[in-house]
Amino acid sequence: MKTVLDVLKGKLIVSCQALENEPLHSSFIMSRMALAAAQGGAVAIRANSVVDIAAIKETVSLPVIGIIKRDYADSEVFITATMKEIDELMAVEPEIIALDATDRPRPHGESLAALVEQIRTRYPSLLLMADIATVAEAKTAQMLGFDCVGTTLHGYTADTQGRMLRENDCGFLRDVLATVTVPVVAEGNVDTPELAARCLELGAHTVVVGGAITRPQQITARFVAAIES
Ligand SMILES: CC(=O)N[C@H](C=O)[C@@H](O)[C@H](O)[C@H](O)COP(=O)(O)O
Repeated sequence: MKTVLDVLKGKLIVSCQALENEPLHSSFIMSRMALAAAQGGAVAIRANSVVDIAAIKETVSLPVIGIIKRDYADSEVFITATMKEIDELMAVEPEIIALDATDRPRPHGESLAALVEQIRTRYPSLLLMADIATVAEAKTAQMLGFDCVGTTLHGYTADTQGRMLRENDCGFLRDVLATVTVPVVAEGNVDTPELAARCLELGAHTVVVGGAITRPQQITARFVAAIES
């Protein structure tokens, strides 16, 4: 039988997310974005929050990588930071849950290893994706038993601030691919079809594209920048 990870191999995942401060913030709109993605050939959706995932699952029959973004006062970790978010997400049964697997201090001083152990005990068959920013974090995630690692947070931590996946012909992605044996998800600033294809050609298992498809404010700004440069 094909597993969810098999279904994703060599294919496109579309991230449908709009936070409270974004113009398209609406579960209904995210569900229609997911429908558009499905019609365009995406094989899975990445989505934030229980309400968005519920609306998306009512609208399309694609697997979902679920996350909850929530800020904590004592930590910079905000993507599915604690067991609370995992428990909340399980109400809508995402096929995969992604969580921050960077080496930054987590809320309440919890360790990533302890969190993963708790998740595995409570939800033994859940697939876990590690959102990482560095090669060392990818290695640790594999050691902790994550089912796949994503380059999601490369460029978004103090250590990697401003780095882009496309740099050096995807040098960071190539380093991660050379280091781990679990499937690698190329995610974060994949902003052209050519770059998405390149990530897969280099050996990424699958590729997640968000803003370049589902954040029209970003798309508009790129046109404006090109016109005005
Ligand atoms: C850093 C962070 O918060 N990334 C989030 C993770 O879920 C999303 O806001 C991104 O849209 C997603 O990773 C896809 O990336 P891009 O939108 O660049 O294609």
